[in-house]
This record gives sequence, C-alpha cells and structure tokens, in this order.
Amino acid sequence: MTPGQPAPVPAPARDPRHDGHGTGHGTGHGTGHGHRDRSEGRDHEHHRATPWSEARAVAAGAGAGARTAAARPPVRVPLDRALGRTLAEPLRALTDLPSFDGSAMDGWAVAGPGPWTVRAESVLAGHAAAGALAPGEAVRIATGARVPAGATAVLRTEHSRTEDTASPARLHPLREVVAGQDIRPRGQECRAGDELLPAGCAVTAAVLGLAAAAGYDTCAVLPRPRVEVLVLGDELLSAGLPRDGLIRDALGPMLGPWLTALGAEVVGTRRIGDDAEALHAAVTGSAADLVVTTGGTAAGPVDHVHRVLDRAGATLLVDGVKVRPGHPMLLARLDAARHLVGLPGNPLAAVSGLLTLAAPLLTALTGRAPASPAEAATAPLREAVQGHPYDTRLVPVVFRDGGLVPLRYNGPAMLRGIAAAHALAVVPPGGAPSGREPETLALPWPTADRPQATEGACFT
Ligand SMILES: Nc1nc2c(c(=O)[nH]1)N[C@H]1C(S)=C(S)[C@@H](COP(=O)(O)OP(=O)(O)OC[C@H]3O[C@@H](n4cnc5c(N)ncnc54)[C@H](O)[C@@H]3O)O[C@H]1N2
Ligand code: MOO
Repeated sequence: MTPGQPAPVPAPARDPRHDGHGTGHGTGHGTGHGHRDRSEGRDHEHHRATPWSEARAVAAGAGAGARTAAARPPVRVPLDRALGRTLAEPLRALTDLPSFDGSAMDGWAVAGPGPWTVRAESVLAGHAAAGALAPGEAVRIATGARVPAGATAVLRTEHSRTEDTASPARLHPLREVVAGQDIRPRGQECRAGDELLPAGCAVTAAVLGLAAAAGYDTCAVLPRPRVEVLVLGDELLSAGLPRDGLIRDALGPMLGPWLTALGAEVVGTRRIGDDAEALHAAVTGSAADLVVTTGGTAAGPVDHVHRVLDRAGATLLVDGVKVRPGHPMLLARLDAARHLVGLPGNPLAAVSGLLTLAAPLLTALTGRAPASPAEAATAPLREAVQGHPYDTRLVPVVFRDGGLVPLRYNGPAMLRGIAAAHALAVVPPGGAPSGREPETLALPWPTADRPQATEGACFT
C-alpha cells in the first residue's frame, strides 16, 4: 500500500493488529476506527486520513502561510529574556574580538630574545596597560591583561626562571620562545561587523554568552507564536486522586510547558468541559495564533470539535492522520493567520498530535528552519517493532548501549513510556525489523540517562 491510496478499514475483531499499538499493554480502546456512529459523511473517515509525513508538511505550510499573513515585527529584548527565542537578525560583532592584544597566560610579556631585565611593575587584567617595552625588557603579566607595546611574546611562568640576586632581576627562558606565543591578537575571533550567527538561529545559553562578548545588551528576536490551550472533558479533575469515574487532567499540566519548549508563548490553558457553546465562544474569541484543543475529536456524543469548527466557518486542512496513536488529530484554519490543532484526548495520542501537527506548525510560525529527519539522532533498533498495517506508529524509545530500545508502556492512554523516553521512533506501516535505524522525533528538552536497572526492569 503506497501512501495516499485509500486504506481499507478492517473490522478490529477480524484484525486485532489494527489497534496499532502492538504490545497489547492496556491500549484502553479499540472499538472501531470508522466513526460509524457519526453522520454518513464521516463514514469513510480513514480513507480521508492524511499520511503522516504529508500531515507534517501541511502543518509546516500552514505555519509559514500564517506567519506571512500575520507579519508580526521582531521585538528587541534584554539578553536575560532572550533564551529560547529566535534571532530576527544576523548577530554581527559590535567589536573586534578580542578587542585588544592580550595575554593568554600568566607569566611575562617579553620584548625580543632573552634573557630580559624585569620591570618592577605588573600588568593585571582590566588595569592600565604597562608602558612600552624596549628590547631586552620583561614585565609580569596576568591572563587577559593587555600586552604592552613592544612585547613580542608571552613567556609562561612555568617556562621561566628569575634571577633575583641581580638588580634589576633577570628573567631566563627555560625553552625556546617563538614570536607571538601566548598573545591573543586583537580580532583573532572576529572583526567588528563580522556575522557571528545568521538570523533564524535559536538563542541558546552559548548564544547569549557570544552576544554579550560581542557587545550586545539586547537582541532582536522573532515574536513567539501565541498559543491558547483548551482542555475539553467533563470527566477531568485538576487535583487529588481519581474517583467515581473521574480522572486527573494530564494534558493541562503537560501541554503548556511542552508548547513553551517548542517556542510558543502560552497565553493560557483553560478547562472548557464538554460544552459546545463554550467551546465555540472560546475558539472564535481567542486572540491566539494557534488554539490547541484536547479531546472531543472522535465520534462520541460529546465530541464537539468538528461541529464547532463547521459552525465557526473553519477550513479543515487535516482531518485524521494515518498515525497510531492519535489518528483522530486534526488541523483547521480559523482565518489567514490563525489555526487550531485538535489533539485527541488519550494522553499519548495527544503527544502524537502535538509532535505531528503542532510542532511543525509552530516551527514555521516561529520562523525557524525545520529540523531535517537526517539530523535527528538514531541508532539500530535492538528489537523488531510491530507496525500498524497501514499507519505510521510513533513509539517511545530510549538510546541504550548504541541501540534504540522501544519502551513498553506505549498504549494511547499511557504516559509512562514517553515520560521515560529519549525520543519517539517513527515506525513505518508494516513495522521495523531489529537493526533498522528508524527516523526519530527529538523531545524538546535534554534527556539524561537513567540508571539501567530501573529502566530495564520497568520499561522495556
Ligand atoms: N467510535 C470511535 N471511538 C473512538 C475512536 C474512533 O475512531 N471511533 N477513536 C479512538 C481514539 S484512537 C482516540 S485517541 C480517542 C480520541 O478521543 P477524543 O479526542 O474524542 O477524546 P475524548 O473522547 O474526549 O477522550 C478520550 C480519552 O482520553 C481521556 N482524556 C481526555 N482528556 C484528557 C485529559 N486532559 N487528561 C487525561 N485524559 C484525558 C478521556 O477520559 C478518554 O478516556 O477516541 C477513541 N474513540
Ligand atoms: O489510539 Mo488513539 O490513536 O489513542 O489516537
């Protein structure tokens, strides 16, 4: 079956693999995928579902279009508020770096060949420069101090011997002295005006250091896309233990920080309940560039998202994706500059929607270059991973001993696997054999290796 061809919709009872989650660890659903209890128009939903890679491309295109339509100007922020933002302009050096000829070592600035007569003074970093040295003279110098005019080299303390009995003291080299040694010449790293980084780079801690060194107090960054999260569902509790069929809202606490890590400014996370009127008002009244809803995407009696989008005059760009978990995810254009991503309510399905639709859309909206799949870390699979017959699977994995180990708790309602994961492996329809190096999706935070004993026992 090639992508784009209509996929048959086998009845789950006849094809148990169609739950698509492979391991059978409590997938918590599997009651059919054809949305047969919807109106006739949705009977063949799976035929309309977009292949996974195409869905990501559509989302990226939507983000790029919205960015052009919104045309929001760059903002200038102090360096201590720029972390995680995107450079709106190339970072050009405002000064030569180093800005003066300085000593790279603690020792002696010397002029000409030794031995040298030692001047009584010392030159320290940040202090006045010593007067010019005449050939045959030396002066004590600290790392980072300006070398005096006339100096031809710096001699490290440990490569020198001083003869204090002489007056003035005499300095002898303990090894050959090469002209220019241990002097950091002005402009060695860059000249004023040189482009240090192009526009579009993410501002990392290292970029902040470079910008400060190059003379910046503020920097111009792209505006962050504003995102509002609407959490649907009457069954959700914000605190305490699950009780009486009610469960804790796992998505409200997770999505805001995750979207922030993807470069968004999260303007709010609101609980809406299963109330179509409230949802319609929230969607049409939102000033956000991207509205993210959770739940209500499928075929249940209170799954309002499609109806509300119809009523709001939105255009569905993606209505279902050939991916497990998360296939009911959707992407709609609310107007030229605003979009809505509908994430399924099952928590790992919501993560799948977040990475499939919201992440590429936000990357394009932010103005960053999309990460190429070839750049994402991968490794040979340590074991075969069962595939869905027609859909892509996203499976939480850890990197271990040079291989990729799929994690076990990967059911659509489970977060235990993804919480321990280093990445998500993209498993093509039909599965991936042991040894295959699959495409992976990186998680937008550092992942530390955990003690193997715990991981091995509990997660794989
Ligand atoms: N007849 C069909 N039923 C279902 C289908 C289908 O194709 N036909 N697809 C299933 C799949 S797959 C998924 S995924 C879900 C998607 O459902 P919705 O997006 O409509 O989400 P809900 O029904 O509201 O919730 C599903 C599930 O997730 C729990 N949930 C919801 N929100 C949260 C939250 N914030 N934190 C934690 N858990 C949440 C909710 O209680 C349900 O258990 O539909 C299947 N059904
Ligand atoms: O399995 Mo659903 O795929 O939870 O999207």
